[in-house]
Amino acid sequence: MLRGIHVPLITPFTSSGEVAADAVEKLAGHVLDQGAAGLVALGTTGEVAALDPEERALVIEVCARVCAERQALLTVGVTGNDTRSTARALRQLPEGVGAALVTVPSFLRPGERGVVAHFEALAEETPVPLVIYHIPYRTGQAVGAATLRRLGAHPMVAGVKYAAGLDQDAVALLGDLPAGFEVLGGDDAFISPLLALGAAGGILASAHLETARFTELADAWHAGDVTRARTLGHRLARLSAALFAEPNPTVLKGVLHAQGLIPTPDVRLPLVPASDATVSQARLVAAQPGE
Ligand SMILES: O=C(O)C1=N[C@H](C(=O)O)C[C@H](O)C1
Repeated sequence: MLRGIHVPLITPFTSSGEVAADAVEKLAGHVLDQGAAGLVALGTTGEVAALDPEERALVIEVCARVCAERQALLTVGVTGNDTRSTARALRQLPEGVGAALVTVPSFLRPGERGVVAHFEALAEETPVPLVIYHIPYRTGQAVGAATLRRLGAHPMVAGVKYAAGLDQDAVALLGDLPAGFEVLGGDDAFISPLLALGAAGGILASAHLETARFTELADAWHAGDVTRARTLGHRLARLSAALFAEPNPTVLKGVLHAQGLIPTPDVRLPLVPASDATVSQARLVAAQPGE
């Protein structure tokens, strides 16, 4: 279910500041047609915290339609700091959603026992499979391989989006995965080594650009074509570094706007647009990938 590259869609805005639904539709269709296995709506990259409930519903509706047309998986980001409200949000997910990306509670730092209790409770209530979003540099909560393995044994926990770089826990986890539990890389610059270790794919903001190449990277590692995979991996890591030179998704939006794919590069506060110099540099790297 989770294999391949999933694109966490940005939320484009019109010049009057509304969600540009037609641009969401165009971009969603574009990345799926380039080979993405699925979309993630309402991720960090989609500026979920800055969208009101009606806007979130609109984004899901558009993405669900585009995914249904192409039989692709739609995963929706569900964030929440307490278990009750997160469970409620999961129960309210609309038709067409195939999985939920649920962040480890942030800021609160409930400890690993709390993280286990949180996800075990959600797994009992969720109508769709869960993907744990482990991103300690944003949540402040460590989650080790043993804990992820324990959670992964639950039939409603399909995988983890692993955004903790390439550390000892990633190596330990990928060396001994529970059946039916997959790792998706979520730290763009580390996708190639994670795939080499056995990750099923990735959820990568960078894959808005060069979608087909990111897909080729995953396919190459899965097929054991090490020479091709290594070369592509280094080249795409340079692209990711350029796109993450300022807070995500500001640079990405600048590049997509310059390419005519979205009406404005606008982001909502407290994000501020990326500098012209950073966007120009990312455009340069995107245009001259090298080998
Ligand atoms: O929204 C996401 O999903 C992603 N968010 C990460 C972040 O902004 O930290 C980056 C990753 O590519 C996908």
